[in-house]
Amino acid sequence: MEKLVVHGGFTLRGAVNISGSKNASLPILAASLLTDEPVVVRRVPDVSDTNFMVQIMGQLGASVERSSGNVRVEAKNLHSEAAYEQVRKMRASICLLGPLMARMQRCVIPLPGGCVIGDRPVDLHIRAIQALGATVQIERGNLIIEAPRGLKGATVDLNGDHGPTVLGTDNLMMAAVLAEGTTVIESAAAEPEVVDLANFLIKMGANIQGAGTRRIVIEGVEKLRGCNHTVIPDRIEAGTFMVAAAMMGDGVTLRRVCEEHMSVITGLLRQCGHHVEFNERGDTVTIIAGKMPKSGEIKTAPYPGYPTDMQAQMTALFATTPGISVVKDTIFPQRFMHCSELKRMGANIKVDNGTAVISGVDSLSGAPVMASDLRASAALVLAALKAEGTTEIHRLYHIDRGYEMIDEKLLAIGAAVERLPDDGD
Ligand SMILES: CC(=O)N[C@H]1[C@@H](OP(=O)(O)OP(=O)(O)OC[C@H]2O[C@@H](n3ccc(=O)[nH]c3=O)[C@H](O)[C@@H]2O)O[C@H](CO)[C@@H](O)[C@@H]1O
Ligand SMILES: C=C(OP(=O)(O)O)C(=O)O
Repeated sequence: MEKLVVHGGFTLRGAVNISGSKNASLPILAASLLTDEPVVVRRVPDVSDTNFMVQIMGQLGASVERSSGNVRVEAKNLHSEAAYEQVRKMRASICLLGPLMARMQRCVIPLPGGCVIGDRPVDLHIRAIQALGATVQIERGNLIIEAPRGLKGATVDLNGDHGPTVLGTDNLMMAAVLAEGTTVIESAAAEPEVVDLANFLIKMGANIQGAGTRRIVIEGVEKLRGCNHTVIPDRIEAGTFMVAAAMMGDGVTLRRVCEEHMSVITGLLRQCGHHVEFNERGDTVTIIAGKMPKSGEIKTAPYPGYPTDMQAQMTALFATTPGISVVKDTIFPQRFMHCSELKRMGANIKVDNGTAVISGVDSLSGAPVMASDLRASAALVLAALKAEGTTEIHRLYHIDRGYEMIDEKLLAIGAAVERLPDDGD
């Protein structure tokens, strides 16, 4: 086990390269199982989630080679049963369901377990594959899904109680590309990661229209081919560094970003008094912390709304922004584990019914804190950069799920951070 020791109060300055998107890479890697021809996926971030995905794909029979950011997959012979030991480490392994069903007409996938960010059911994934003609049984914690006569296109509405589902849309799209006939996904998720997956599938020969809108139409094809693809920049990693810069930065430049994907985060930071400037191509951004930061209000929503994956980081920023800020998470109303740890550092936050009300304090103080999930740990790192004194963040493995070399990137822009063995945890 490791911990991150952060000595707070250092001004951040300099440049960071943003990695490829974790949440685009995971379904794209899964989708590379849809063909027996070689596929090369570039700029896959070296984080534990993508490493787990590579391991699971190997265990399913694919040959997977990883060298720096490139992953080469050749899935000539596959088997259809994923092992619990591998899958339990990563909830996103549910996105193997679509490709395995399309390729093998059968799959056995352990049901993903609970998650600290809230209840995460898979009823919409099940409803979608059933609509394409598969039967679904649950036995000994496994989803056993079969379609011996193949999958057939259908119209499926994926609207759930909390809006559209991202991986549910991905799964249905991946199942439908090789199904017989036309599939229409109503209330589809429109996140940039869904569009990136669709673009990848189109390169493989799939016939998909409407990705990025609420209605996706897929015409099934006989076979898909190999291709090369570079995943989009990680908008959540970029957003996290933008917030770090807004809290402590005097000119932090982020390279390899996509301006279009960042607009709601950029808009909010500007409203809160921070300076955010993109270059003409929209792939580099410079952030300078405002001298008179203002409080703000956010309500998470499906894309193009404010992302739930950037909620904890903005809560950390509001913790030391003068005035009262309000953060409501409509997608994961229980995703506020970071607040109790931020309070241990001196933040004034009240959480009730999916909403955090934050009264900005003058300063935070370093403390030993516990990471509870990926973005909660990012929030703790941000608060620690601002805090007086030293913060020790335990259970660093949460942050390593989704941030490539976060300690090295922070060091490069002037933060004082050390990754150390954690004997106490
Ligand atoms: C690997 C990946 O890309 N993860 C992202 C993906 O997760 P993921 O795709 O798992 O999240 P969903 O979009 O499915 O979840 C959205 C909402 O729908 C609910 N729901 C989902 C599926 C279902 O069958 N039934 C149901 O009720 C969820 O509990 C949640 O309240 O989108 C989330 C919402 O933007 C992000 O926080 C995650 O970072
Ligand atoms: C919650 C996240 O990931 P996952 O859906 O894989 O848990 C995330 O990326 O913030």
